Amino acid sequence: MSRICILGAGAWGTALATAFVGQGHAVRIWGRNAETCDEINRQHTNRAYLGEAKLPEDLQATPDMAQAVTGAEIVLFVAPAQSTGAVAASIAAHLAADAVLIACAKGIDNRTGQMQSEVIAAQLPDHAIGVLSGPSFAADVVRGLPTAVTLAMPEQEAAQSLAQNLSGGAVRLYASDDIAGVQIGGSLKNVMAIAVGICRGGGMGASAEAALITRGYAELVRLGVAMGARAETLLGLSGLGDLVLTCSSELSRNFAYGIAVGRGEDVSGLKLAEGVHTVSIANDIADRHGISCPVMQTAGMVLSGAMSAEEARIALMSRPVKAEHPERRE
Ligand SMILES: NC(=O)c1ccc[n+]([C@@H]2O[C@H](COP(=O)([O-])OP(=O)(O)OC[C@H]3O[C@@H](n4cnc5c(N)ncnc54)[C@H](O)[C@@H]3O)[C@@H](O)[C@H]2O)c1
Ligand SMILES: O=P(O)(O)OC[C@H](O)CO
Repeated sequence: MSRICILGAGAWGTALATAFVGQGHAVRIWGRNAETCDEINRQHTNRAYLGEAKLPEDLQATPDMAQAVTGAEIVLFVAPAQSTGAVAASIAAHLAADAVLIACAKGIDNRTGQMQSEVIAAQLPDHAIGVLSGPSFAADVVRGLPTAVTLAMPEQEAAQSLAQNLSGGAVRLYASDDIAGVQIGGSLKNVMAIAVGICRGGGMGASAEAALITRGYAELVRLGVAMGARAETLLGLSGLGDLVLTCSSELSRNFAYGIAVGRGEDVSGLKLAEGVHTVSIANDIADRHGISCPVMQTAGMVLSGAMSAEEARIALMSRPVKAEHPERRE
């Protein structure tokens, strides 16, 4: 049994907390909204994020950061990716010296270009840091449906031991030592899901969606490898696995966001879609590495309003014809 603190009382933080309580861990959630914490403690629900799903009675939530973090052996960062740095800075005074920190948000910091583990390390440099990512909808996990994700730490043995500790019930963790690869896959698949959603919303057909997923995956691998990922990791749960899930289910907020954009609907009231916040920094990083990423670039232009979905379709379809795997011909 471990003492676990979850930072973020939204859909994913609450679902992970529910799974870990079910495994016998002592879990405390920190949420910035006192009313949400009160609802989790008293009514055992988090309706704004998880509807009527029933949460464990011994799951505790608090808006008091010191209370949530003090004494925790494992701390998971589950607030939106762009807020991870601020959350990390705010826990420093309360954190046990040997606490292990796990990044669970999927996104690249759009100010610095850092991955989530780097954002955390910049604030809390003396801690072991890992990453948890893979195909997993909070709505599935909170209902106890089978889910497999990847847990990466810089040392394989440490990853293995933590994956063992946090696996159980319907959640199965696979261990990896490719901490960069796991988070790059998780960040870029959100952008691809928006692109495929735009295609769905624009009524471009199932063949076009399959083509975009495949060519989007080729980009994800090209850019991911240039950024330090291992290609095999990008073929795993946190890469291809999560790309498939997020590009195919309307439960995905990124996919749903893309669909709304493709239909020309108002997106201002939609839920968190991390790809919206990662797309422009991901395109900047691709430019810096000299990596061609037409799907991601076109998605960025549609999201910024520089191009319509229809113009994006024309732009992608009129690119020069080329080899499908140019790198294999050399
Ligand atoms: N929902 C899922 O199925 C799922 C699955 C895997 C990974 N994730 C990832 O987990 C991260 C969180 O997603 P989520 O689904 O829980 O989002 P959410 O929108 O459901 O919840 C986000 C939570 O963070 C809080 N929050 C927002 N801004 C904050 C800030 N500046 N400081 C502190 N707290 C803040 C919100 O109040 C809310 O409690 C995302 O990066 C997402 O990609 C989500
Ligand atoms: O709802 P999304 O698009 O943020 O996707 C949730 C998870 O990342 C799926 O693995």
